[in-house]
Formats: sequence, structure tokens, C-alpha cells
Amino acid sequence: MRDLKAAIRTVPNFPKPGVQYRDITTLLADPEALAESVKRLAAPYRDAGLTAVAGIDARGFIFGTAVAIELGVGFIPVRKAGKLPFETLEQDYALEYGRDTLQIHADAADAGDKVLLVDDLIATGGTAGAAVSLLRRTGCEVVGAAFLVDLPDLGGADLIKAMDVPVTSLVAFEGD
Ligand SMILES: O=P(O)(O)OC[C@H]1O[C@H](OP(=O)(O)OP(=O)(O)O)[C@H](O)[C@@H]1O
Ligand SMILES: Nc1ncnc2[nH]cnc12
Repeated sequence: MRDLKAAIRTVPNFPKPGVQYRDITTLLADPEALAESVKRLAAPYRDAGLTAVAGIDARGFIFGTAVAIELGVGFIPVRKAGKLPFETLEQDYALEYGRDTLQIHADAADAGDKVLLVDDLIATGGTAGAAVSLLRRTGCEVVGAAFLVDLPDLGGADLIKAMDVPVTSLVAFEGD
């Protein structure tokens, strides 16, 4: 098994002073680490009866689409505001270094759907929490949330678990 953590670069003070930015572009450039990341993100959900994977704009699109292909289901883009052309649902949120708004198409899923949420990283959980809320407003079931990176010091995974969504992650940066 590859050490995926070693494939991720840390850039201090980006995008703001005090933030240790976990830069996944170095992992994306490493074909073995990239392929293993996708397989390991998908593994816990092979028998979950998923009907779709949702991924969060923008880095969540990279892993979410790959996981959807790996699991043989379609992909739902959860986008930053103003990008989706049809009727949308929207939710404001705060993240480690700012505020933003997420949207999904109102017809992206419905009550029959079982959806896995995928993103590259969870920090405060503000982004993933907003995505879970949006998906639930379509009537679908959010069966899990899968992240390449967890920053446990910021409490995001606990927040998502408190929303009754099981969380899986592959790499943790804690106290470093
Ligand atoms: O748990 P949180 O504190 O909410 O932070 C996590 C979010 O922050 C990053 O996205 P960012 O908004 O930087 O967008 P990007 O994917 O376009 O780089 C990351 O990809 C997550 O979506
Ligand atoms: N520390 C961090 N590194 C990379 N992406 C992030 N998104 C939120 N916090 C982050």
C-alpha cells in the first residue's frame, strides 16, 4: 500500500496567514497514488447499493467522478454559486478560510436515490455539511461521505457524523 500522506505537499500560509494548505496536486501527478486513492475511496461503498456519487466543486470533482466510474454509477456536481443553468437549490456556508454558497440542480436526485458524497478534504466540515443539507433537500438518502484528507483538529468529520452520515477518510493531518 502506498503512503498517500507522503504524496501530499503542505504549503504554509496559503491562502491566508496561519493556514497549512494541504496541496493534493502532487498526489494527482503521481499515477500510482492517484489510482490507489480512487480505489480506496470507493472500497467501503462497493455493496452499498449506491445510485450516484456527488462531488463538491472543484477538487471534489476530480475524485468524485473517478469514484463514480469505479462504482459504476453517475455523478452529481455540487457547484459554487452561479454555475448551474437549471432550477437550483442553494446553501451558504463557512469554511476554514472563508464563506461561499453551494448549489445543486433541484432535479439532481430524488427520494429513490442513495448518494455518496466525495470531496478531497474535510476541515471544519462547513462545505460538506452544506452539501449534505442540499442533497437531503432533493429527498435522497446520503449514505456516506468519503474524503481523501481529514484535518481532525478542525472537527469537520464529527460534524458530518452528527448529521447521521458515516464518514471515511484515507489520510489525517493532526498536530502537524
Ligand atoms: O471543511 P471545510 O472547512 O469546509 O473545507 C473543506 C473544503 O475546502 C476546500 O475547497 P475550496 O473551497 O478551497 O475550493 P476548491 O475545491 O475550489 O479549491 C476543499 O476542497 C473542501 O471542499
Ligand atoms: N488546510 C487546507 N488545505 C487544503 N484545502 C483546505 N480546505 C480547507 N482547509 C484546507
